[in-house]
Amino acid sequence: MPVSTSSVTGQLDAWRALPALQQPEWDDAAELRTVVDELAKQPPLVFAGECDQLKESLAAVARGEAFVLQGGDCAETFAGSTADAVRNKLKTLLQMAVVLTYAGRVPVVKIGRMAGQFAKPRSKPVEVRDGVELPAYRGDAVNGFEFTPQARRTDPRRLLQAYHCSAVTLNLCRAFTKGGYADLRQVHAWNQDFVANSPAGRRYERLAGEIDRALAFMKACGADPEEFHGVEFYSSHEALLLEYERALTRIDSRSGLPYDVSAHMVWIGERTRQLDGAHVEFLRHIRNPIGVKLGPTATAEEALALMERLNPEGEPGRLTFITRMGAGRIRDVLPPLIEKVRGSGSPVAWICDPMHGNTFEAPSGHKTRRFDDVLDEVTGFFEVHRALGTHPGGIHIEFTGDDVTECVGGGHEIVEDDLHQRYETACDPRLNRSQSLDLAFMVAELYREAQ
Ligand SMILES: O=C[C@H](O)[C@H](O)COP(=O)(O)O
Ligand SMILES: C=C(OP(=O)(O)O)C(=O)O
Repeated sequence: MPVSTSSVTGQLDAWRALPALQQPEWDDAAELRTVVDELAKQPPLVFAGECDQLKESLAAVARGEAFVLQGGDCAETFAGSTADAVRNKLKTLLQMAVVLTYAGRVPVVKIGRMAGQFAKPRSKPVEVRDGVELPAYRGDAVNGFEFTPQARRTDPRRLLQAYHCSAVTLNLCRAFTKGGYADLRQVHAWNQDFVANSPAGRRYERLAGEIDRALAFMKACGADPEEFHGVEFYSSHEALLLEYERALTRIDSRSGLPYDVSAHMVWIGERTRQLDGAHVEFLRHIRNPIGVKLGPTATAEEALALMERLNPEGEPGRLTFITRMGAGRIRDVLPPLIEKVRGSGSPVAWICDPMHGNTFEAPSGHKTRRFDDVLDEVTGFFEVHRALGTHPGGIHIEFTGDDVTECVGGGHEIVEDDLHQRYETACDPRLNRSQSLDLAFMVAELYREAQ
């Protein structure tokens, strides 16, 4: 029976009656209403059909027939929504994807933490520096990074700017991935460059050489499929600010169903995944593919309850669990979750976020992560899946295409004393370009071992 418009609207607004954690206290409620009304009139950033296409690809991941590479900044910034920054990120993502595709022998689903990752949940609502206390920075969609009372004021008009920066970024991504920049041979040439010209890359000469020979063979055969010249790219972000996500939810004219058109995929964070909370309630009514972060305290019962709530019909590709246990915990904590979830028979894709469980503060005060911990968590993720006979479905990372110094270690070693040199993140530390490529080659080797 078709669902009436008023009952869909009622469902989409039901979250308003529930506790919504991590929402900014907007200074100006009237202004917020004006902005939300304006957002509701804006064109969609993505189309429902594209979300369905991603859902199909994620269904393949859950079946063990594809692998996800999801990544981008911890916190995108308005100032960082430039052609250069977006291109560098995409370039790195594409380079990683080629290596993973070759090693895994399965399609790699490419999803950016891009074009919408402008809001951050925080551990504390305030930040104190030299005895001065100000509201915490919650992402450019909410307030400014600068440590001044003016910048830290919550400003609803920033939601509109987040929408426009998302549109600009997504437009660049669409152009770069369809307009020749993503040509497979070109991307491979960048990888050859990394292997030949960086000490970190030299260890991967063999794998790069194999890819080179595979491409030469295809060329000699005259094979030049369309897929070599462009890639499918999808956007994603944490659906944190419910007013923003609600304002960008539209009814798909084909099916009459609601889609959050702010991104192809949205996820619920570790801090907002309460079963009876507003985020779960809102996301259960939109038809996009959705993710849920699961940290080290998540229980198998919670995972099952989330599945029941968010995907009661067991729709393939609808639900992805993004685990972020920490390198020291993953081997103990993940197996019971996977076993119970598998036992339920409902399809789920498993992705490993090896960043968020491995953050620590360096003596200099910089938040950082060790490359070795990141790699160890991914290794543990593969080990657990191999032992259980399930599919390690992908990785979710915070990275940038620039040569920042935010995480320590990697082939081109960064030590704690280097962190101050280019520490540019607006929130958590990201892998730089070389560390990201390093990780891709290492994960490729893990993938091969797992097969
Ligand atoms: O990206 C994740 C969170 O927003 C981040 O880890 C919170 O950081 P905080 O502990 O500094 O608030
Ligand atoms: C906040 C994030 O992660 P988590 O919810 O896993 O802490 C994030 O991915 O930006």
